[in-house]
Amino acid sequence: MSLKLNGYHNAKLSGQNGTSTNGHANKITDPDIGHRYTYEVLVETVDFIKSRVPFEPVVGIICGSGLGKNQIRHKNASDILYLFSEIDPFTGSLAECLTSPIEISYTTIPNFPQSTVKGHAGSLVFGHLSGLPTVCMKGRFHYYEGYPLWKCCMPVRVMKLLGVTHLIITNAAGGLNPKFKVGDIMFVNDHINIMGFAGNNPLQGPNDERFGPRFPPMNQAYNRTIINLAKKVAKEIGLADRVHEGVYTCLGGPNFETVAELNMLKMLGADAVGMSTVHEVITANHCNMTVFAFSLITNECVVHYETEDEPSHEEVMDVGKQREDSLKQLVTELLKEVFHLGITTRRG
Ligand SMILES: O=P(O)(O)O[C@H]1O[C@H](CO)[C@@H](O)[C@H]1O
Ligand code: HPA
Repeated sequence: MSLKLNGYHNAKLSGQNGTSTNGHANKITDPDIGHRYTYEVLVETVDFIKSRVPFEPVVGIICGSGLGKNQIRHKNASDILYLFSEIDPFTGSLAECLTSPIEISYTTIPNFPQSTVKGHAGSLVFGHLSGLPTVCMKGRFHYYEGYPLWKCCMPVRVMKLLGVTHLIITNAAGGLNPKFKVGDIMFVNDHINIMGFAGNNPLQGPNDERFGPRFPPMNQAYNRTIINLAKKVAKEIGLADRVHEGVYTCLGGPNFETVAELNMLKMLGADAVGMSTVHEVITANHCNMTVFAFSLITNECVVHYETEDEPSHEEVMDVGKQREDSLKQLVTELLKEVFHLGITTRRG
């Protein structure tokens, strides 16, 4: 039986008491662990969604800042969303590419966290993209909103249980690589999990093997074949000189980084920095999803004390809006190629 406490769950996790899934005695001291989503709780969420969507998505998309539309208003807590053009600076989003869309507000989905960040609308949109059944997250969850990483990543597992095999993750990021200009796109080929260095990982806690193994590898976290296809597609649609490959890193936020922090990240080998994505990629790989991620470079990181420019979330969203059409085209064309080739998931 599970008790619901303000969206948190008191449900018992498999492997939580007694012996853990790696065979070691499992004494639980973290009070947070008892509130994690169990497999059964996620099935409840999935059943609700399935009762409203008449097809199974195979593609999942997480829209980054400014790429998932800005502000929504709900009418009488119904599933129907009303977009207010006077407060919404965006004319579209990746989700708008979906045909015959069905939009479900996070507020109506059992157990779902709620979006609190400007530029992250807060709904799941189901439809078809390049002919493929797709679910799009208009609004992701960030650590700085106060959500633990396992909660930020809950929708990834929901997508997995809905049938998603391929996850496209987008984000807005600051460019650390001096070759990157505002508006460029970086295909993520690796990440540095800085929060993980301090022991903060979405997979922390008892492992449920129904999602994936206790010790998942991460050296092939970003599908190489799709990165190569994305480069080909970028060339075909005239974006060749605006795309790069590189390493993404995520800090907890919400403040932007200091000059010293940015110089340290550069030395570590990061090409772009943001406040998301890494934990989503880890969760997706854990449950055997094929991942493709890209960053829209919305600002050049200030790495000299003499520079007076300051990053702002408004600038981040503005660049998202400006580059929206290119990103839509890139994703749409890429998906055609990916499924034409029939790329399989990581573990078959
Ligand atoms: O990573 P996404 O959600 O795209 O957003 C990025 O933009 C916001 C800062 O402007 C932060 O949330 C950062 O992570
Ligand atoms: N730093 C962190 N997150 C970001 C940035 C940045 O410069 N730009 C967009 N998201």
